[in-house]
Amino acid sequence: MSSNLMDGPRVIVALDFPDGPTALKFVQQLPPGSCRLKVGKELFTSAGPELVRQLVAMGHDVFLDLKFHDIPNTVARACGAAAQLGVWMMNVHASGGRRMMEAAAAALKDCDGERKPLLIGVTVLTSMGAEDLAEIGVNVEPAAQVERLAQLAKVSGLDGVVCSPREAGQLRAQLGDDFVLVTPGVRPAGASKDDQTRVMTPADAIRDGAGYLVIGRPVTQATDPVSALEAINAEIQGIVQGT
Ligand SMILES: O=C(O)c1cc(=O)[nH]c(=O)n1[C@@H]1O[C@H](COP(=O)(O)O)[C@@H](O)[C@H]1O
Repeated sequence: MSSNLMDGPRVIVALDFPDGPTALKFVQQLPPGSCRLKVGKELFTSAGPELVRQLVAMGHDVFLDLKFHDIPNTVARACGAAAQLGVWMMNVHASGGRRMMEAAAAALKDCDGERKPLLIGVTVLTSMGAEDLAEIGVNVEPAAQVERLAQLAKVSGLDGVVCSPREAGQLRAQLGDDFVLVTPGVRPAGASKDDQTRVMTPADAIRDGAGYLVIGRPVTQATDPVSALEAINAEIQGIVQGT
């Protein structure tokens, strides 16, 4: 992985909270530089772009996880609006297709170098297994569908993909070191899987080539979130230094 893409914390904490004040109260207890932050559908719908601007102004790297999936023009304009918020990373569903992803990438190409957000394609959601795919007419194993969508994302000009850590090794080998792999579905040993299906531990995910780990409930719902985050950072530290 090239160093410009991979400097800084590898853990992205998913701020899956019901409202802005609750999210900000949580964020204020985090040690500076210990993680990046993800604002997803629940929090964005309730707190809106102002909270994103606030987090960015506080100096946080924000992953705006709205998983855009629409006609190319609509997605391109949504990505342009997200870039205006100063976010560090944003995502679209790779299953929206090549033309949609190319339009999204084109919408970001005019952002100046330092501030150009990373554009990431969601492959197969980590909550989905083979049976879920079959029900929507995709009759292949999740890993095969992930591979197909990741390759399409790469040729469409995206910076990387969201995938399960279980697919990270295979994608790292196929797509090279400069393609960002963002992996949710990460669970410290012994933690509940919740609604995730394809999971792995933080250390194994990094070892297999994950660039960033998206972690929500194992940190946000922990009795002591700061200790939970520190334990994850300690678990991956030695492996990150070796990569
Ligand atoms: O795009 C994502 O971040 C995402 C993609 C995916 O395939 N699976 C997935 O869980 N996520 C997000 O990652 C976070 C995982 O949260 P926890 O399961 O609580 O760790 C949630 O905010 C999800 O929206």
